[in-house]
Amino acid sequence: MTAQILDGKATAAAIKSELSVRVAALKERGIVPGLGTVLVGDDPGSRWYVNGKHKDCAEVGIASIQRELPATATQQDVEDVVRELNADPACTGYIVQLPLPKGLDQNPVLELMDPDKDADGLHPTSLGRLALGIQGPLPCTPLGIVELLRRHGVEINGAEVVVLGRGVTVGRSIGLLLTRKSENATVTLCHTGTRDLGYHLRKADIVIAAAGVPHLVKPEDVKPGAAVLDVGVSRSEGKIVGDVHPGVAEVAGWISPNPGGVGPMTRAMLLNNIVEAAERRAGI
Ligand SMILES: Nc1nc(=O)c2c([nH]1)NC[C@@H]1CN(c3ccc(C(=O)N[C@@H](CCC(=O)O)C(=O)O)cc3)C=[N+]21
Repeated sequence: MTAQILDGKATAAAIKSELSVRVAALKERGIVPGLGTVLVGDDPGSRWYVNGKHKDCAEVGIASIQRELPATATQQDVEDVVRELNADPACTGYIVQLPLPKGLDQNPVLELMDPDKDADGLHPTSLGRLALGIQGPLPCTPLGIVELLRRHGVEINGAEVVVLGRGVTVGRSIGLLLTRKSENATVTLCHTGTRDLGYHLRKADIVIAAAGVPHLVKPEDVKPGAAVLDVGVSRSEGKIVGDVHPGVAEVAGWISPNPGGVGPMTRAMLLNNIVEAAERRAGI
């Protein structure tokens, strides 16, 4: 038996078509949601991601506001663009593409953002709201993972979830989402200091691998029938290598392909955050 596929590409397409209906309803009321992106420097990977986000926007009818700065930009230059987007009424929400080039300090930039315009859900205020149970934008990758599981009928309520990696975008924040009453999972956060990873993995109903260590999750450590989500992005000879060993597909009940799994869901949730922010502001 080989695992069923958690098809992020198809699920993201379904979500985008639902979002276009909501965008059309906003437009009926004279509101055009707009996503801003701030790209600093000329990293080809970052440029590729940002272009993808604007393509997604065009698909669902969200307006694009693109700001680009050279790698030589100063802290002041970047902060000026952030102030400009905070003040721009056409910009419903925006992201500052990370990482910023060397020499720039990302935390002061992120703190300067208007939290109500935080499309990533990673602003200190957004993470604080999530911890306190106050409505607001949610981190895109964790939200994408929850949505991917839900839409494939994987039970989250009462599940033992093991998360690998303590990065802010996934590992650190996903437990806050999954332990809410509405999700009701039990979450263990493992990291490089975890003494016996196999011990934790073997009891997990759901594994979320976001450590960035190629093939960290081995078939012998996965409980038969478990759902395994591969968030890892390492590259070897131009190809993506995930955190999950390919042999896991023979043991797991569900597996997210990589690419084609969590990545497209992350992008769909960014659009979702923009639409929700526009609706919140319109009192819908
Ligand atoms: N402020 C900020 N917000 C982000 O959300 C953010 C960021 N900075 N910096 C970089 C990371 C990375 N990230 C990805 C999103 C989608 C895919 C994605 O859709 N990947 C495709 C294909 C990837 C490929 O083939 O290279 C897939 O998984 O199928 C990947 C990676 C968002 N990030």
